Amino acid sequence: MSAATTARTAPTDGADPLARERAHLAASRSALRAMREDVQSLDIRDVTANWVNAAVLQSQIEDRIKALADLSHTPLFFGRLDYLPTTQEGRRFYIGRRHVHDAVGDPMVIDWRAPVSQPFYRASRKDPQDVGLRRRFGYTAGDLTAYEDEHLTDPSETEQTSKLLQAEIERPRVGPMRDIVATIQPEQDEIVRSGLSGTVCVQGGPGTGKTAVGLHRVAFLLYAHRERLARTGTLVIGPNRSFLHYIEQVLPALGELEVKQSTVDDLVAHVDVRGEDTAAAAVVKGDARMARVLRRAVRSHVTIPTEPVVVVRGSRRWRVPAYELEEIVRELLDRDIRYGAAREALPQRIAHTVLVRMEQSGEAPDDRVQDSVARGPAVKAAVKAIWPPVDPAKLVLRLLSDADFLAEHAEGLLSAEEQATILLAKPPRSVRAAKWTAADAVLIDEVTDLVQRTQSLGHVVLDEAQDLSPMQYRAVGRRCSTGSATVLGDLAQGTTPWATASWAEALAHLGKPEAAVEELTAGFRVPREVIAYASRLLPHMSPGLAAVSSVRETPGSLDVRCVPEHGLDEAVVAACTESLRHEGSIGLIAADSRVPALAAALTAAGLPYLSPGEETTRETRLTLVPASLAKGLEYDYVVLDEPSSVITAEPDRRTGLRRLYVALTRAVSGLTVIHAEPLPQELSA
Ligand SMILES: Nc1ncnc2c1ncn2[C@@H]1O[C@H](COP(=O)(O)OP(=O)(O)OP(=O)(O)O)[C@@H](O)[C@H]1O
Repeated sequence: MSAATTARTAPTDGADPLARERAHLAASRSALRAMREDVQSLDIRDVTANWVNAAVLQSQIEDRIKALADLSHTPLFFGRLDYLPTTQEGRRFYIGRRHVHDAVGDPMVIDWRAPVSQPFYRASRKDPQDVGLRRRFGYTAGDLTAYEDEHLTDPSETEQTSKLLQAEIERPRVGPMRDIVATIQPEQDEIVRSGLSGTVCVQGGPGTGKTAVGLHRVAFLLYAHRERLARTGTLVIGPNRSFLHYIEQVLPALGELEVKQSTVDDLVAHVDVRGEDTAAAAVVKGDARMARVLRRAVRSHVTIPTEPVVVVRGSRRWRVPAYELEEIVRELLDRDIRYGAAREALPQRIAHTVLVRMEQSGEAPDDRVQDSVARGPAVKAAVKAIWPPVDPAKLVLRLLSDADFLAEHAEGLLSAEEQATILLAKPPRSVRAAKWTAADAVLIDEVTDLVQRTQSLGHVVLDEAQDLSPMQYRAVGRRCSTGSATVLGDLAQGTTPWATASWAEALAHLGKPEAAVEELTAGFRVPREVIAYASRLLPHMSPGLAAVSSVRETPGSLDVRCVPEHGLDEAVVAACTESLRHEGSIGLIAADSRVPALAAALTAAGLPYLSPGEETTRETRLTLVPASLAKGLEYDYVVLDEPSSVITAEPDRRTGLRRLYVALTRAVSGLTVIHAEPLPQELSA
């Protein structure tokens, strides 16, 4: 075959390569079935000594059986590599979602994460990586129906865009987000396979595959470092529950069932959040300077002792003078260990001093004596006075309620005006009565960590990271302090008042200043015409950021309609009805305040609709999306209601434009913009 990509369809006879590939698929399927039956028939009665081991083993076996399920809608393999005879002895590998071997243990399908699969994603004409042939398979309803070949070392072949890749991207989206394992692109693969020890930060415009890359990276890391990560844990952090719901099937589809998912709010949920901050207060509370205020406030609980400690044992009294106690306290403060750890160490340190005195006077006390002195009433009372326990929520409430206490610890850090901004006008009577805000919960989390070290996970993926405040970055950072992170985001999509201005700053707050920043620029979601339209906003809200270059040419994907004001709802409903004539999911995006009116209009027109996070089905494919929840989501067709109200719903124009940019970049196949008010001037060419 001399053409670079040759799509074949319809098997003819047994000699047809397609028929041979189908035979390999059938054989792999039976091999997988045999692997599953082997596990199912394991008898563990003789190998386990007790019922606890038996239960653990049984649950591992059940997990393994689940992992070996043959899902008819997910092809067992999607690619093939034929190595040149120079390496791997010219061997042929089928690349799929999991490893399948035959009865004698020879591989029939290789896991996409194995090193030998890597050239499937990375080999190119420039760097064939010893690959003679790369074959991609196309499936229709679970049946292997096509393939596409690239002979990477054949100079007569020319580079062409893969039709199968194109078809995969265009495939209508119904249901949750799906994996991209068959079509990961080289620059994405580099991020997916980067090592566990380093933190990677990915800047990429809308639809460049950041979320997909982050999720595939977790799957890759779990494959490459399974034991270590099973011990330390992995976590994916997303902006809200509906987003997490949208992505939650990707990792299980890749065979990974153990990854936790959470929002930042869930991570720091020490208290019930019932209140809301003004933007100004949230900005101050989210500022990194607050960490220093809190640290000072926590440490202010330590009182330098002025009285000696006198320990009575039998007929003798042992005295530790105040200056010696002060030395111990200062040393603990200087060592900069957690407040709680120092508080635990202090009684032993005082008792040790008593012990030394006993020895000096000829006694021979052992460790038990030190313990009992440490636990005795004199030392206990001294510790309580010198290093009292700190309740994180109480401390934060005091800072927010007591102007003098705040002023004392914010001196030189927060201006008087900033202090006034975060002080509560009507302080609650108790911690329980407090109406905590999301930003307060992060402050409490910071104090909790100052008192007791937060446990670190092995790896954390942080999606839509641009929206986090410095204090939130710190909260995430302490959850991967001894592990690593994948930080994903787009500075142009930052819509919080505290959204980060630069990745260097964000990474410093996260505690990973050394992390590499990678950029993804090829867009897989939004058609060229639509992304060009949305990118008109970029110079007005995020100057300096490059526009995404879409890999997808879909003529006629943008339709902008001006309608009279009284006909707006009707026109929006009509556009939804038109979009529903196409296959796939439809998102109607509108300013949050417009949602009730549009909900009523859809109901009146007899169009059922979902809320974000509810799964689209073949029957109900329309979702009514408040603009504030649109981030990270995508729909085949989007109807955007009144752009100017999306802008004016935000506190300032830049945030408004960014919110609009997010809304304009959710569509895979078509975007219809309906407006009665004039379009924002930034959108005119
Ligand atoms: N290599 C690929 N092959 C096929 N589809 C891809 C590829 N990369 C990304 N996609 C698809 O493009 C769409 C956008 O991907 P994703 O949501 O990960 O982008 P994103 O950068 O996180 O976007 P946003 O900034 O809007 O959140 C998804 O449908 C994803 O499956």
